[in-house]
Amino acid sequence: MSTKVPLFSEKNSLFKSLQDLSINGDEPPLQYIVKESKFGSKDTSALSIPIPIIDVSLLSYSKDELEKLRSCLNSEGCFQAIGHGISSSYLDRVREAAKHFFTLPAEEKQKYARAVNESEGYGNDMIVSDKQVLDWNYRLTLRVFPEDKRRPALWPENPSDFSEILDEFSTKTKLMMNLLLKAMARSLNLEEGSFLNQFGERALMQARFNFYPRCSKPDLVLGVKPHTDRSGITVLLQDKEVEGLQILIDDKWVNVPTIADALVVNLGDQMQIMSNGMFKSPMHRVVTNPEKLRMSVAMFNEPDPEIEIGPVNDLIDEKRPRLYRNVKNYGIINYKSYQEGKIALETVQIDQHSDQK
Ligand SMILES: O=C(O)CCC(=O)C(=O)O
Ligand SMILES: [Fe+2]
Repeated sequence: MSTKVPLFSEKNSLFKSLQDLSINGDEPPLQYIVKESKFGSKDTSALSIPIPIIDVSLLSYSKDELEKLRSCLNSEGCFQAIGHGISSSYLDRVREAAKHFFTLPAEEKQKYARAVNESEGYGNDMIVSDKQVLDWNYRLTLRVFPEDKRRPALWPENPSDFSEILDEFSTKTKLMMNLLLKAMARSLNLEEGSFLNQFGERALMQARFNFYPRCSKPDLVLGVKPHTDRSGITVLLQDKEVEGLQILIDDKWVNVPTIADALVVNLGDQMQIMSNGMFKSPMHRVVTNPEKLRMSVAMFNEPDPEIEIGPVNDLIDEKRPRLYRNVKNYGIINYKSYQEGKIALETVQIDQHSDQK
């Protein structure tokens, strides 16, 4: 069933499309101007300190690489993955398919528009409040796993190989994620399935294609506001040339450089919960660019919402008490908290001073 809802129809039909704005250089509407928040300073400048690089192919036998993985997930919660076995030409095909879709005429893309209260499909931010600051981007969000939850009517028919590429890319990414989840457990001397098994057979995977038009006010407008991912694990294919992703390390925004063949891996909140805080779900954001368009493809993998997840028992002891309660369907908690301006993880955190059972 394809829905035909015009973009920005929710509250304010006066908005022009971001694409038009970025071309004619108009002032961004007030709804896009960022405000100071507890999610990190709004200053859009960033440091250029290196983000760790992990060679995925070494993780099965190199103790050093495994230790590097543990250490960077414990501090940054993010790394650039190389040696993942997905060829550079294949990554370019994924980028090309995304680009092809976004450059279609607006009416064509509208065939896949997301319905007002749904996250799947093509569109901009869901508008839930008048106070909301909007992200400067267009996105196409599609559920890829479990396969029986796909909505084929929202999968673009143009380019004609879009579905095939997305299907294949999802399978490849999922394999890599599963391998990483096992390596993460081993790096903490846990049973290999300690994290992976919590995802379940019916783990959810969403693909999000992000398109960031040019923006005349990069110091005032963000491509994506600061957030942590609700996922367990996120794999991101960055634009080949245009940077924009920044991650918060020690309260400072750090640029995540583009490495053509690398995939950025960052953990989401649910891995911070399952690892009892041993691994971090980093705050990140995307800045806008006055000259160049940017694209990215994010793959989010999260536990089956029917399964209760929680800190792995072996990561709880007197020295390291349980930090989070068990939760089911964290996606909803995360979504609600974000809309209310709260930090979602704080809502499932156990107050260490109270009487906890
Ligand atoms: O476009 C990017 O680099 C990151 C996007 C992102 O953080 C997200 O979609 O959750
Ligand atoms: Fe994100």
